[in-house]
Amino acid sequence: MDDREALFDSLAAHHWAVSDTLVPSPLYESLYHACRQEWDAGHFREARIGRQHSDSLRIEIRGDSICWMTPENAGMEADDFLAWADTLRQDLNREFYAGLNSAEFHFARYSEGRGYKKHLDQHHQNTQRRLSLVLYLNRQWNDTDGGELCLYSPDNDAAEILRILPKPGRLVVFRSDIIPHEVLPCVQPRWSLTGWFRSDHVPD
Ligand SMILES: O=C(O)CCC(=O)C(=O)O
Ligand SMILES: [Fe+2]
Repeated sequence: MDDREALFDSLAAHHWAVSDTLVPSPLYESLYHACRQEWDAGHFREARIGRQHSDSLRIEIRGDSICWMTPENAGMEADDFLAWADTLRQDLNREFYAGLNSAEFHFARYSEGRGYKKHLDQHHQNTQRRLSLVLYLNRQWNDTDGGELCLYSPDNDAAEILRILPKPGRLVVFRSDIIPHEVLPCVQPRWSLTGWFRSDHVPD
């Protein structure tokens, strides 16, 4: 079975999947450099929770700083990644008839001691986010560095089903609407690229 089929099988069976081999190392390594460049240029902002008018800064709930990938800051690395992600999106559509028609991504950095409390990525008022993707950009990560992503059962959000270390180049994909998840506090800065495949309404 190839890596992509393994990902689809896990998504079909569990609504989540983890792969250490799907994203080629030159791609995630160059994304790490792009991410560091954005950080050094001061382009990250403390992330907020909620949507639009009710957005608020609550670092005890959500502790990361983020930088959206936009056409302005999209260098070659971002272009390569977006092309790679688009192929994955189309394959997912073929496999699951998922109607995923757009994508959005941001770099994220959690400082030491920060995490993100248990949540769902799909907001009640806004159901366009269908699949969550997280690609870890850390150069190296030890078992004692914390910062694990914990996934909880869709049927019981007190039941932990998986704890994932943010190892270099590891990709995690899960259903945005039903998989509660949490980022445990990390002991060194934690870098990632996070995004969503969406089903946006297309006017007739
Ligand atoms: O970085 C992670 O492991 C997950 C981040 C997350 O849950 C989010 O940004 O919504
Ligand atoms: Fe999330």
